[in-house]
Amino acid sequence: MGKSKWKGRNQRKDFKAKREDWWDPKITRRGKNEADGWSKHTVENEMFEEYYKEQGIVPEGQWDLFMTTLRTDLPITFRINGKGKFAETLQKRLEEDIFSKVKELRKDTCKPPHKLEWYPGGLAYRLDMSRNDLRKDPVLSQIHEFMKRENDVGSISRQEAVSMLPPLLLDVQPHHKVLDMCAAPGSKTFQLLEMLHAGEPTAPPTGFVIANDADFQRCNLLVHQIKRVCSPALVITTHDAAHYPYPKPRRREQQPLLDFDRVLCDVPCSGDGTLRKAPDIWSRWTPYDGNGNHNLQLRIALRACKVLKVGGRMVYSTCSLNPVENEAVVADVLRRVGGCMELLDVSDSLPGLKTRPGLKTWKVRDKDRWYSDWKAVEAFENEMGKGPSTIVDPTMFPDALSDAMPLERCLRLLPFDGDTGGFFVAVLKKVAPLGVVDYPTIEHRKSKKDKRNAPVSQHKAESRSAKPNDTMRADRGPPSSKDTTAAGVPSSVEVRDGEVSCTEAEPGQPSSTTRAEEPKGEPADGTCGDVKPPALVDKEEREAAGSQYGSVDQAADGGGEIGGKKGGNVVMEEAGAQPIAVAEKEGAQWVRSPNHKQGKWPGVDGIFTMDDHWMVKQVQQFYGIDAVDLSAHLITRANSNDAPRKIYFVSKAVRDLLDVDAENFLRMPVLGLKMFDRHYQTSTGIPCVYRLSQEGLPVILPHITKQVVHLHVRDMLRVLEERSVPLPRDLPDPGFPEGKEAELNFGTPKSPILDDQATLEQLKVTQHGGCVLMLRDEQAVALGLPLSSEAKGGLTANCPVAVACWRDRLSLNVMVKKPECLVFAERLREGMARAGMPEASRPTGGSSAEKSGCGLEPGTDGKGVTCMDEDGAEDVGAKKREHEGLEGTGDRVGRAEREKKLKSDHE
Ligand SMILES: C[S@@+](CC[C@H](N)C(=O)[O-])C[C@H]1O[C@@H](n2cnc3c(N)ncnc32)[C@H](O)[C@@H]1O
Repeated sequence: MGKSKWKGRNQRKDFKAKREDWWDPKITRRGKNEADGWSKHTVENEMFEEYYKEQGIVPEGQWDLFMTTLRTDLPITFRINGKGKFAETLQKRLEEDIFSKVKELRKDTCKPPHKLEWYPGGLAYRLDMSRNDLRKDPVLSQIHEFMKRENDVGSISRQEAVSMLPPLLLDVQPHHKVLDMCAAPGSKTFQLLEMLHAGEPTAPPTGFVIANDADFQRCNLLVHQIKRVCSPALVITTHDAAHYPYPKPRRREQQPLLDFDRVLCDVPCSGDGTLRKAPDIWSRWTPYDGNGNHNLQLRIALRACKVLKVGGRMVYSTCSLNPVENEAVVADVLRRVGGCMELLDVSDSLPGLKTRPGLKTWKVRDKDRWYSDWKAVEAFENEMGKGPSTIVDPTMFPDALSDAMPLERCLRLLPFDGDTGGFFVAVLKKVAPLGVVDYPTIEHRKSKKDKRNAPVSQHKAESRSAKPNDTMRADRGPPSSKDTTAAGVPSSVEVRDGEVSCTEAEPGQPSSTTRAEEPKGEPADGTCGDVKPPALVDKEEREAAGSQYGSVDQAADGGGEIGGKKGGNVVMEEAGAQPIAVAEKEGAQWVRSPNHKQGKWPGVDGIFTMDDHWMVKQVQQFYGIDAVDLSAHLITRANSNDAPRKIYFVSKAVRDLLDVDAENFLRMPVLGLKMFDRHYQTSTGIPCVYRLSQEGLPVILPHITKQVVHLHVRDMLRVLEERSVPLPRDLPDPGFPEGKEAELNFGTPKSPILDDQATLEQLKVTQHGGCVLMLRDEQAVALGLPLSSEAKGGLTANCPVAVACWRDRLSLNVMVKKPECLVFAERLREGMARAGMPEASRPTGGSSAEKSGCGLEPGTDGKGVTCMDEDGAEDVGAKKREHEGLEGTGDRVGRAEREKKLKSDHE
């Protein structure tokens, strides 16, 4: 509350100060909702201009161009995900069907879309038009529609051009263990995963990606973003990156248990490189924003060096123009690690990309003065008897050592060079293990220590120690990102006799340099936009967020320690009456992942592997999955006697990671893909209570040999629209429990929708339970859509059109959310239009409706025709639609027309 009060005051102050400029188009810019005219942002900030002129980030003579560019909208950029045939087809479609129209019809009013020449494979595009243009213009709106739809299914990613750079420069290979230290909202994680899955479709990646973010709430964004990739090789962790767990081997000479081939540090920063897309930053920007972020950035970067393998690569990036957040951090990392890290020259690795070299000199700004080096700070303190009024640390300055470093190898991206945002990126390689390294600039810190001993600083320190947080710090357990020494030394660095050792702070332990007798420095957390510093995410918030991940299982399935044992492989006998068929099985056993105890991380469920579980064998048999041993891949988050509601699939590499992390160092709210859902089902005796989850289909589809029904495209369209379609009454239902039929009330017979003979033949051998409906291969070819054999097992967009279903006695029920169904339907329609296939005509083969006298049973009690949503809950809307019969669905006119056409086709 307090925060918003101050925010409000500042805004009012800003408004008064700039009132006369408010409508001046030269210095104001419209915000997102242009229509209402209220959202104008000031695009002036004298301090900004003064600061960056002094820092010399822009070459002489280009200042005006720099400022003008910053005041214009950022062009729209996106990239086509993945590669191979599907990406090629999509690109062809985009260029031939959509872009060519824009070039032809709007050549006078807007620049034609073009490729980002530096992006590999020419798969990224830039559109020099605003979002409003895209939405309002009827021709351009086609691009908008295309982008929206394809972005949702994961075939394209809307991403700022400069933000595509760090993953590209990280050079991820399918066998790499990758850590994205500050990952939310996840645009770069998506790219990393895509690179991980870029190998052969038949060879799934042997590496994995860990996406970490300290902010639990923001992990939600991460989940949403990367859902589009469908990767069993992804793990989400939530740790302060500056203290990322680094489990040590038992003996010194052993290899580290967990180190990474690639680490991305896209650290929190002041974000002034994003002024073009976030103009609200203009009014709140101050020259010392960067100073507050520097320390955290440094600690995260040093931790990245620590967890990196020798020979591994690390990318440090920010969307800030400020050298204190950029070159100063890289320089201090290099100082501290001696020769263990090498700054790589990657300026030629993306031909066509215009970059500027990193700065060699810069200054540090306090509230009211500039300092060119640390000595100037000390001189000021001696003269005035008080220190700088904002955070100024010795690590922020260039010095003789940094002069000798090849800092020009860092890449700066200025907005006017490539019509992008501002960005900074540095690529480092670990060439030797970090140990005790020389730190010749120790003098700086000595001076800082002297300063702390000075009377004024003492006073400052005392006043700080009076704050409740600091008095608690000595006995506070887990370190927060605010743990730092007053000298600004990263807490992971220990200084002894002029030498610095980079030692890792274990999770849950205060860092080695956080000593109780030392006064603590100012908090140096950085935030990006509205990002809350992790230390501010309080316990309740964390717990609330935690409940979103995995705790659903817990709620549904009950909790408690399995067998009351801790550690080791705990085997539990199934006990008690079960509401579903599970209870009928004997000798059910749970094998629990050793040491993954529930409760180590509050708010995050434990992880339980399902080795040799009878349930795994059941699903394996039911779906004919022979080529993969599911027991080596399946996990659940539920610790209960009951069958878990959700079963997740993890790659072999992630499974190995779980074994490495036997001590539960990592806090993993999310991992793997949801593969099976327990179906809501009241009748006992059906062969398998688990249905396939849509999310897991792209991965498991190539391995399923049973329960797959191939549909004609028009039936597929109908199924996607209706989501629950009736089957002929006389169609055999192989898995339906004997003697249960008498309980069903078949109701008044109605025309079935699904009556294609070839489909019905397949359904005769499809058992009651989970199944997959797929587009027939020959039609996928005709429509230019991916085939099942071409599925990459990664990107949803590359997956054939397939939906997870539940086969009931008299109906097929789609278990996918309606919006997702509509996106699939739209893709089919587009393909049909391209292939010149009329939508309303029916497949040949004849309807069996007339032959068999099939029926629909409105008003059943859910046993014959159960209409359920994708969570297995009853879908009342769908049931109602069924009562209304064929005409009772959304698109009444379209439906009626189709039925008419269908009749005439049959005739
Ligand atoms: C610049 S954003 C990252 C953007 C992201 N890499 C992407 O491409 O979408 C910085 C992120 O760092 C997170 N963060 C802030 N402090 C952190 C810390 N100490 N450890 C880990 N993450 C942190 C913030 O929650 C924020 O999501």
